[in-house]
Amino acid sequence: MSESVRKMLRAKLVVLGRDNCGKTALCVRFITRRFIGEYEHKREVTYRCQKIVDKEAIELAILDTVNKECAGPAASSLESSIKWGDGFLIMYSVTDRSSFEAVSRLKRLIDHIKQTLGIPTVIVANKCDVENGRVVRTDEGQALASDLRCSFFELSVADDASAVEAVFGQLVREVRQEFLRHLLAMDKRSRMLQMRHALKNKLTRSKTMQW
Ligand SMILES: Nc1nc2c(ncn2[C@@H]2O[C@H](COP(=O)(O)OP(=O)(O)OP(=O)(O)O)[C@@H](O)[C@H]2O)c(=O)[nH]1
Repeated sequence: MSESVRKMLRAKLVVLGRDNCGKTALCVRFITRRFIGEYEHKREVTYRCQKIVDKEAIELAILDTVNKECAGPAASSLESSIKWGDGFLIMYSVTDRSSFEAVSRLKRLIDHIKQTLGIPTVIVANKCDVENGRVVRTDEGQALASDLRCSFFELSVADDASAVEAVFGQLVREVRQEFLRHLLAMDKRSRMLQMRHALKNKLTRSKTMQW
């Protein structure tokens, strides 16, 4: 199997966001379909699983990060997590405005580190079941996602397993599209190089014949 086909069958996803917004709950919900209220871990974990998205199997490595600010000693670890990922899920909680404010910082950092726009990124607003505690409106989330050109989902990991499936499904789809775009661009580039080479050969030959 060629390396490019192998790459199509895998995706490395990174879950980012401020602490307590529900990153681990989201990953565990997606992998096990269960909602587990409390988690002990305060360190990064990479989950591996196989899923079917749009009738095609995909091997996923999902990095559940712990909150790292964009500056300070943890920044280099955040940078290497971002370099590693093919697709990103930036999460905030509708009950915590500072987690919402962190979203654009994280997206800017992804764009900066990846040195390109259009990196597959999905923004997820969590905890919409906590109606009395809401401090971020749905339309604020939608507007931010549209500014940042990202897909947007508002959900409750606690209440809705199928919404969590939809989030990961969308991200996998975007990663696949991006990979195909990259392959096409490489193909076009290699065809152009071949043409340039052929043209150069032809010119050299015709010059030799003139002599
Ligand atoms: N009401 C409600 N609580 C949630 C939801 N999702 C997660 N929680 C709770 O929010 C808290 C934090 O969830 P975690 O999944 O540990 O959040 P995290 O972002 O991984 O947190 P860090 O490990 O600190 O980065 C836990 O008490 C969860 O039970 C949700 O959809 N609704």
